[in-house]
Amino acid sequence: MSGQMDHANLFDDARSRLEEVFDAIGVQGDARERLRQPSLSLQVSVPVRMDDGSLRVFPGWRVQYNNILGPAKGGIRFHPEVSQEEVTTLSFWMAVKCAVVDLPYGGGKGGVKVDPKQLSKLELERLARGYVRAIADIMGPDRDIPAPDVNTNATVMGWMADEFDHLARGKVPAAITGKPPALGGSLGRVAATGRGALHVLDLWAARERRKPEETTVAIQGFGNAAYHFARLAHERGYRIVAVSDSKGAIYSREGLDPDPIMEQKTHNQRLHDMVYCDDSVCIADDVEKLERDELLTLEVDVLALAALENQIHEDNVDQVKARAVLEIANGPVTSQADERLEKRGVPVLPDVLANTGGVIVSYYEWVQNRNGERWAEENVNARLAERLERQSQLIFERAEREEISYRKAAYRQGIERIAEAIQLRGNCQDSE
Ligand SMILES: NC(=O)C1=CN([C@@H]2O[C@H](COP(=O)(O)OP(=O)(O)OC[C@H]3O[C@@H](n4cnc5c(N)ncnc54)[C@H](O)[C@@H]3O)[C@@H](O)[C@H]2O)C=CC1
Ligand SMILES: O=C(O)CCC(=O)C(=O)O
Repeated sequence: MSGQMDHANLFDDARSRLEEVFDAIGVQGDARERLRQPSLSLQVSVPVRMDDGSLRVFPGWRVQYNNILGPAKGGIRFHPEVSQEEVTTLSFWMAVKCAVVDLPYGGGKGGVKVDPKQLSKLELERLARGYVRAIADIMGPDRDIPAPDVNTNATVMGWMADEFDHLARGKVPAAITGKPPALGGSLGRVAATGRGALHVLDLWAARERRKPEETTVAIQGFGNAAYHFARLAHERGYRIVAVSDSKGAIYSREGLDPDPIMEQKTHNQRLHDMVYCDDSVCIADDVEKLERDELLTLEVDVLALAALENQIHEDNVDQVKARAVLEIANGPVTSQADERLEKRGVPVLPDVLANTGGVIVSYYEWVQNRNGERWAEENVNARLAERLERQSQLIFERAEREEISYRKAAYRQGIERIAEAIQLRGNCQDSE
């Protein structure tokens, strides 16, 4: 296998990381078998009445990787390239990451194969509601709790939560997280993935005695996770020298201001078509346009990957000149590229730790909903910081002690927790 993988190889590639962990921490027998496969995989067809009266049917999936530590948890992706293989892989990563940061959840993920940019707002709402009707039998606060992912957001979660309430004939806010605060969403959830990634970067930088103001960062992607990371990192003093979207990238030696970029993005402006600096707006006064993937090869201190999986692969890994990689997206570096970076001594702060801010605050939303509470945003952010600090330090120390990469240390930490729970449930269980 070489170069950028299609989804056909994605799950095998993701799972290949498991075998090393099984051997290293001595996972045997039942636990090993159970962790190799998802526990439930549902394929659905979602019929949607379009505004012109025609009917379109969109394929979708919801996969539960395991429910060993708790109910399945993970986002829903709307994307034209979504496949069952991709959703399965993403659910596997959810299972690992929830265990890595000690959340009482298994892994879940959902997807609908659709280009949401081609739908009107009402068509999108009908699709969101139709998807919930299709998967409602396997959802619920103790079974499977969806949340936002690529091309879905709080508005979409609000429609989904409303649909689930209708089906349940009552209010079940803990069945979906990432909702708008007015519908029981947690304050701080929208920015949580970016905020969490910044905490992990900060904790690592402090260990390396690296100051934010001496650190340049290039960010692939400019969606929810990337923007909040960029905004908070800029506030903290990091120099954001480049960002990209699916059509192109921009670069500034001086550093970009993320807010005027986002303001123009919300008006559907592509990075290449924006106003960079005039009397009313200034992103930076030395902006250069780059080809989209040139960003991946810039000489920067940190390359933050916040778009999709498989972005750094066998064919481009040798052109990566960054001194460290921060995985905000799920699975942006293939396992072969990862090995090459490890050999070259380029540290990778792995997805299963670096992007857990989102699911951690989703967990806080679920706890608030179950207890009928509303926490102040500072409280949510403080708890997020505290959990990430504790779990990150365990991983950094383990990596140092066992002389392994941060990814291997994180996987060992997560899989150990799941394997212990499997063992403690006894030998005669035939279901989860
Ligand atoms: N939203 C969340 O809470 C969480 C998201 N993630 C992961 O973070 C990643 C991004 O998710 P979101 O920000 O939510 O999605 P989003 O839909 O808000 O943004 C995705 C961004 O990626 C850009 N993009 C797509 N292909 C690209 C390419 N080849 N080069 C450069 N940019 C490209 C798009 O233009 C868009 O700006 C995904 O891997 C997602 O699974 C992980 C944890 C939680
Ligand atoms: O907030 C959540 O439950 C899950 C977010 C997600 O999909 C992810 O971490 O990849």
